[in-house]
Amino acid sequence: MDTQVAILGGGNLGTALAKGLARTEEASSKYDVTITRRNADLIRYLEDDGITVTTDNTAAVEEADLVILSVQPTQIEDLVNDIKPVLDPQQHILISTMAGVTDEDITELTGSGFPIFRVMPNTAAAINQAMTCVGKTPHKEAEEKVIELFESLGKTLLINTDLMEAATVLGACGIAFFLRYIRAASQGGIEVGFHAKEAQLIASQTALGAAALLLDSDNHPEHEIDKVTTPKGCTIAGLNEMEHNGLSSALIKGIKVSYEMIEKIR
Ligand SMILES: NC(=O)C1=CN([C@@H]2O[C@H](COP(=O)(O)OP(=O)(O)OC[C@H]3O[C@@H](n4cnc5c(N)ncnc54)[C@H](OP(=O)(O)O)[C@@H]3O)[C@@H](O)[C@H]2O)C=CC1
Ligand SMILES: O=C(O)[C@@H]1CCC=N1
Repeated sequence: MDTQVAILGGGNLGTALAKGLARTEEASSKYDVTITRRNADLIRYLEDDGITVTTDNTAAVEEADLVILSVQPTQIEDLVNDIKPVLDPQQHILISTMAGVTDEDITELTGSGFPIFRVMPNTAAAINQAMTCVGKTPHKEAEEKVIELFESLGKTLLINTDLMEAATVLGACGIAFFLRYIRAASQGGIEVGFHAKEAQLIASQTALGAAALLLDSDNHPEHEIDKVTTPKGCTIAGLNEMEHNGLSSALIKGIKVSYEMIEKIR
């Protein structure tokens, strides 16, 4: 029988997870996905992909093996109060995507005895290109199931839970950070002669290529950069101008501020 997955909180991330699970044949034949939100009509379109859409959290949880909690951190208390009567530690593996919400925070609401996993995926799950960090727990059998699910949505890395906030910033917020780079590069491309669409295509595919060079080889970025910077050429001139204006520093500082913000989310 298929593994029953309930995604509670069908917002930006919840729908990305559902879409990714429906998208690959392997995952869609293994997982039976139900997704909930109060305004369920906004995500009815997911039914076309074979996903069950409902407002009924308790019905979704009653059927589920894996329960993914994907509401905003301030919404978790109401959600758990709703599903608590049907939560069963013998049946359910709880998986939280919530930034800044600890296992202890969740246990306080659910009561003890549940395998609870903190995971940090990103919105690229929608196209099975997510990076998902999974927090280690002592629940090894359940951990395999959690990793298997997120492997079907992209790459996974098992980490100590004290790195969850760092994973949030680097991996989950990281999607926005890289997209802003692509937008800026596109704008630069327009200034030097391309139409917006052409500039975006060139910037996006180039970003993908740069990332793939590293993922393929495990090389340090600077190793690949050295291959592009022809002596006295235009690449090194551009790179150094970007650095004079604080490119690396801006990224590092942004990541640190983002990290400090997580503590204040709840
Ligand atoms: N967006 C991202 O890239 C990432 C987000 N996260 C984390 O995932 C969580 C979700 O983020 P995101 O998707 O951006 O947030 P959204 O606000 O887009 O999604 C939350 C969804 O939860 C629904 N919801 C709220 N209360 C309930 C309830 N009681 N029952 C059912 N559904 C409910 C809301 O819909 P409605 O009002 O209709 O009920 C809303 O669609 C957050 O905790 C965030 O920290 C983690 C990694 C990446
Ligand atoms: O911005 C946020 O708080 C959430 C967590 C990671 C991505 N989005």
